[in-house]
Amino acid sequence: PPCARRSAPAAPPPAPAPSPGSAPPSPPRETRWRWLKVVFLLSSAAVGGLLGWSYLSAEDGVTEVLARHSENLQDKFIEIPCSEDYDSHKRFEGCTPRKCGRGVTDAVITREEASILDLHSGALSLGKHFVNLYRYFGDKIQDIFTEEDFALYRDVRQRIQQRIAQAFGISSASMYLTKPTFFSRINNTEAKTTHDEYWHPHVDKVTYGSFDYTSLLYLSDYTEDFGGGRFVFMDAGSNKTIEPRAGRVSFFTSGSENLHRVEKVHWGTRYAITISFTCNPDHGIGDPVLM
Ligand SMILES: O=C(O)CCC(=O)C(=O)O
Ligand SMILES: [Fe+2]
Repeated sequence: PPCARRSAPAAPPPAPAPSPGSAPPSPPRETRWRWLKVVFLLSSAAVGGLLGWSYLSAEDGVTEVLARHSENLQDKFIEIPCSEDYDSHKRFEGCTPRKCGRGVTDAVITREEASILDLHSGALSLGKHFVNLYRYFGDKIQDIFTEEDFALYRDVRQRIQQRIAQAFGISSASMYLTKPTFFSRINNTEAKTTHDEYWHPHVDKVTYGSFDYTSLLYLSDYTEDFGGGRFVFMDAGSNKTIEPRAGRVSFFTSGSENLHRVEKVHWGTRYAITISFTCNPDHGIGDPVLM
């Protein structure tokens, strides 16, 4: 008939009776069942894997990512109530935290600046994870760092200090750089001293005493340069992670409102600089200088 639809599916031709010696035209029942079994097993494995993975990631509480390594964060700040840790120390009004919290920014230090500083931390290899520039290099420090490097370090430190002052509503001039301020290099070799055991939960003010504001400048990228090694704020009932990214600055008040740890690094090398500030001028230190 002229109106017959051309696209009408053709009826399957009647299956020819299998003749001996010729291949069967459609898979026998057996084969189809085998395929169904394979599909079933694969999907059960996938579901099982997903369940296991979600169990493992929920193992230490609900985890929220504050900063992903793949994103370029302008500014992020989260205010949290201050702990009482500051009450047991001498107060410096206009500096000692009254407003507490944590912030992350990729807009203060460029990746290029981070990579210049990273070159130097690469030179700091002696099987120690935390490196004190002065103690480590002594007079040799001039062979490794140029005056421009120190100028860059000072500039970076100053910009971070200003960002912290702005975030917490204090004057940048009331804060002082304090010890320890250090390069850290973390890989998966064994810790040699308890000082190297970066993965323990801790409070910086308790661990380091003079800290009021802690900042971390990351020099390498999570998942590109190393695996594991995320920074974790351990809040009651939930963890908040920061994924390191070259040039990323994370900063927070150093009291127990910001209990934290660093995940173990599984592969690669993680470089960071810890730059810490105190409100107590007696605990202040100068910027590194070339003499
Ligand atoms: O490297 C980090 O992300 C944090 C290190 C740390 O917690 C510290 O230096 O106190
Ligand atoms: Fe810390």
